[in-house]
Amino acid sequence: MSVLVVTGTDTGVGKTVVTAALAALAAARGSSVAVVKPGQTGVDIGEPGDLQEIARLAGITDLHEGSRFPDPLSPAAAARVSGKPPVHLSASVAEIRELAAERQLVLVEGAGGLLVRFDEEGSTIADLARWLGAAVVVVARPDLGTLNHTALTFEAMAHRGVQPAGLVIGSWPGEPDLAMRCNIRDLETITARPLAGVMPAGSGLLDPAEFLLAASAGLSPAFGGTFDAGTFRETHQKGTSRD
Ligand SMILES: Nc1ncnc2c1ncn2[C@@H]1O[C@H](COP(=O)(O)OP(=O)(O)OP(=O)(O)O)[C@@H](O)[C@H]1O
Ligand SMILES: C[C@H](N)[C@H](N)CCCCCC(=O)O
Ligand SMILES: [Mg+2]
Repeated sequence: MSVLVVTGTDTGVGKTVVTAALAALAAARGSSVAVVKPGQTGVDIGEPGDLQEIARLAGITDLHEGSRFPDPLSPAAAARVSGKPPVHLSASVAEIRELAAERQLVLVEGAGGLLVRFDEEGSTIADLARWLGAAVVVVARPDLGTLNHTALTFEAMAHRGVQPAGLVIGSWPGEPDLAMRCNIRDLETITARPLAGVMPAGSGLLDPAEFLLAASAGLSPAFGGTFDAGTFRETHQKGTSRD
């Protein structure tokens, strides 16, 4: 009976991989899990979208896609271009409430970042989270530029009364550069909390058994994993400060 919304600091940051990891861990501990994607853009009818990626990685079959538009645009712009009705996030809220009444966890993946518009009135995934009273997992890039994007996202959430559930780095490379290693500490300062997870680069290409191990190692105990922010920070600290 809980709903978690997954947003990102941008599109292409690894929201789908993190949503799959959250779903895989919940399912592995025996919870009933549904995943909702209210607006899927950039994918044609018959092509695999984010939910099919989640099915492939996490083995989840309780999947609910709202509207789909082929152009790789925000849901509002994609609907406008297609001439079809936009996503009605208020209808998604009703559907998510119904799903949540019968499941232990409902995950909702947005489209792009927090303030991407779903319709001409300007409804966003932040509105959906607020209407549902759901906490939001924010997925961020590890590299230079992420500090500003992450600060803006958290500030916008605070401004709207949306509760953060944690910050997860969507794709951490094998050889992080200096900016990435410095960003660990600074992301934690900006968000005023330890990192809630770090998914390794390439985890989206794993088979389901390997992906479950990566999800467990990559997400914190709050999400059923074993990720320890302190150990991760220590591991990458060397050379990031003179003290
Ligand atoms: N940890 C990862 N391992 C492997 N590939 C990744 C990882 N994170 C992201 N990617 C790849 O980066 C691309 C963008 O990731 P993803 O589709 O998860 O982004 P997104 O934040 O869900 O974007 P959207 O706004 O389109 O939903 C994808 O091609 C995905 O396969
Ligand atoms: C097409 C892409 N993969 C996403 N589905 C939609 C991203 C919308 C981003 C809009 C924006 O922030 O400019
Ligand atoms: Mg996605």
